Amino acid sequence: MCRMRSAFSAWEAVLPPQGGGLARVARQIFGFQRNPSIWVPAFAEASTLLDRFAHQVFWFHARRLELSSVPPGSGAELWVQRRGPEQPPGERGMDWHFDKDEDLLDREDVLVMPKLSTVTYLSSTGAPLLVLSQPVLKEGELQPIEGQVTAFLTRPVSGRHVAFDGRLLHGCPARFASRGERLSLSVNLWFGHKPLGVVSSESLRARLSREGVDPMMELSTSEDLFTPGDGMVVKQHQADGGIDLPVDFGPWHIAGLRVPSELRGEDLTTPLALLHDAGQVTAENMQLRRQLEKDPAAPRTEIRASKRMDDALRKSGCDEDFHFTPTVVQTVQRKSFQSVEAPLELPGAVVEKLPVGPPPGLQNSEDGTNEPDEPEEHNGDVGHRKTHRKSVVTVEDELGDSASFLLLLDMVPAAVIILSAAIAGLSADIAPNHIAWTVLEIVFTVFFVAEIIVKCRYFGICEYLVGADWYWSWFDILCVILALVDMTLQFAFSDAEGGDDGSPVGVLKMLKLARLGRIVRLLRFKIFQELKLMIQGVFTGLRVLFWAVVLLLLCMYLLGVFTRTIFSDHAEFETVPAAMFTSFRCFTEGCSAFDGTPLQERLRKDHGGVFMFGYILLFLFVTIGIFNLIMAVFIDNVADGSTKKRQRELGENAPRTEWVLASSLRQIIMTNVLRKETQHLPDDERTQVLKEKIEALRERYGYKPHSNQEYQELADGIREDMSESGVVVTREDFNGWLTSEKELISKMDDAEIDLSCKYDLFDVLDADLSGELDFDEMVDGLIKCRGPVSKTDIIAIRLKTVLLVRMMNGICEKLGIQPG
Ligand SMILES: O=C(O)CCC(=O)C(=O)O
Ligand SMILES: [Fe+2]
Repeated sequence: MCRMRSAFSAWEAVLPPQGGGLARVARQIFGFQRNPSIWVPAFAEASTLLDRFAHQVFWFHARRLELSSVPPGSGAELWVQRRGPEQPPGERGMDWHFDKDEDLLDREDVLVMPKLSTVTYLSSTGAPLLVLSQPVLKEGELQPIEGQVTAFLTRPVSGRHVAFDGRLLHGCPARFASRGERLSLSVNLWFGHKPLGVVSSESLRARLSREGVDPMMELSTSEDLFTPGDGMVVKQHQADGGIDLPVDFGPWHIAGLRVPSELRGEDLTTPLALLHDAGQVTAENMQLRRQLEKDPAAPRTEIRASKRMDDALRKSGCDEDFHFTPTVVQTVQRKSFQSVEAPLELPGAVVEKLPVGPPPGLQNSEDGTNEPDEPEEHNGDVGHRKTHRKSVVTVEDELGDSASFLLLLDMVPAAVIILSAAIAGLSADIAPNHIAWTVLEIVFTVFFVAEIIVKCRYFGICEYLVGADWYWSWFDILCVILALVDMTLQFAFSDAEGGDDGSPVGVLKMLKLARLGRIVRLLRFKIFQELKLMIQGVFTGLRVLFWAVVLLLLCMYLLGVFTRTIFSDHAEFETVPAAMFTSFRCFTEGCSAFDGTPLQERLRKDHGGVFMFGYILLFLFVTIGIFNLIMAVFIDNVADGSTKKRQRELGENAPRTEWVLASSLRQIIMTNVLRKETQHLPDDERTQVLKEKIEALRERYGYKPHSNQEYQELADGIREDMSESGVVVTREDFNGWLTSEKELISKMDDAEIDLSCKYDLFDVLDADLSGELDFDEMVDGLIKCRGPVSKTDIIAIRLKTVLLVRMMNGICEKLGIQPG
């Protein structure tokens, strides 16, 4: 009889040294395409690394669950999850979800859940996994909670493998994520069911090679990839104190779950069973161990030889002896989650329905009545949310929170810096020694110290000190240290007298001025982006400025040596340095002798017309020649540098812009299609239905990519979808959008698409002169319209023209016409 040993079990060090190359393959696949689900049939020869791994996981658990037979059509579904430090902290986790056949639920409203979910970690950092033993999703409904609830918790540890009942709610809360890469392989066990939308590892491999990625998936050795030892005892933990962890899943909110506060630290290495009945889990694990010890053909040896296992199982007559029932195969209505009547109750925990109802006035599709209290639409969507593919809602919420916090972290310090600079100015003029200024300075310093602490906590100390913006962080710290030294000295030498000569008060004055240096910090904040660009421009010109100064110095040196030799009887040319400086003065601010009389005049009197002529020539050469040359080269360099930078940025942002434009256009096109589809409905209903559908569209496509590669993949996906649907846009529609679709216009503006002659844009984009734009034509054309005209644009036209002329000549020749 099939029996679930425990709702949750764990094994350590299941992988060969260096993970047998699995991590490399996992990264490669995840980087190429997010989460393809790979299907590995139970009764098939493993042909790739991933197949072997999934196969071995499958048969290990099949035995562990004491299945006497495995129905045909069973297998393992494998996918990769990766979260990286490049993602914002709010996105380094996973939403609460149930594993299921996502595509089947999406397409047919049929909910099928795996028998067993397993995760194998390929890294030791990132968010922990939390698995709640209840509520269980069964037969399409959340089962009311009975008895005790256990929350199993484990940090990712490389080589750790966990397995749990496939019907359990689980998630990886981003707020507890430790920093670094989180890489895991999920293998779900399906019996008598193959999920939709899965691909074979061979076809994935072929696709990867077609795209020019070298898929490192070959099976190079016969080495085992999955070698679980004894199951480990899941440690019991009574989380009475700890951190409160609210669990939000669709309209459900589970309160009262507490996780140990050590979770914030890095030392949580053993999976924990939180809250209650961990005793039972422990006992079951013990029993499992004992059985493994007694059984000479323990899974450790036999599972490794999975081929032999297959044969043995086949011989045991899987058809006659088949008394295994697939886990849950039920047809569910989209809204059936709502049928849990009583609020779920956790012992020591409160489960409450979130006050989310359908929008007021939303019609219940079954009986047509208004039931604003029932969270039906929301409920229905819960099962439809792609969980392990692209989680939308909760991630977005978290993202929203983290985005507004980041904005605050930008705005507030910027405002305080401006205020502190203003106070520095006021305090210099108005009652400079007033105590209020000192108090204000202390407040500012405390604020800046707090800012550093908050940033360290939010981004992590390492990220803050050595991450991408490390130089700004160190500058913040330097400013704070200077302020602290300033304050300490101020108190220590409050009654000292002194001047600007390096005495304590002189130092104090310097430190006071250093406060103004904080203003530089403003450049760090996004709102001062333009100012930063200007200053960056000046810095790009510094290199040429340096060489200009070298040129000037060289000229002055030559002149210095020359004048020192010729005019040696004048005090102003006594030494070479003195002669150099006098020469410099003569070409810049003024050319007076030490007694204040004009030096040129004196020299003219002494040396006559030769000097006068030479001076005029030299003056013109230095002022008009060298000085203007320096100016021109500097300006040219700055302008050139910023144009190049802009072009480079346009190139770097191309995948993002492509995605932004493609999603905007798709949204407009689909909204138009919906509008046409709902034309026949009465006005009231139409508005409501439209609103709902547009909202659903937004949610469906609400996923925001994070890397250029992802932008590109998603943009390609949109292009593919839209091209398949064969939508074309007429001139009238397109020009209409350029007037009414504010969002599209602003996105085009952001993409630096010139809209000064916007009604000519259609003709520009309509490359095949068909009078209609297909989706690819629009996106391709718009991408090319970004930014200023570049040399490549002009060369492209030139080459095309040469080709056209050549073709025309060829035609003329064939027709016997004389070209021209
Ligand atoms: O990586 C993990 O810890 C869990 C992954 C998971 O639950 C999923 O991808 O569905
Ligand atoms: Fe999952």
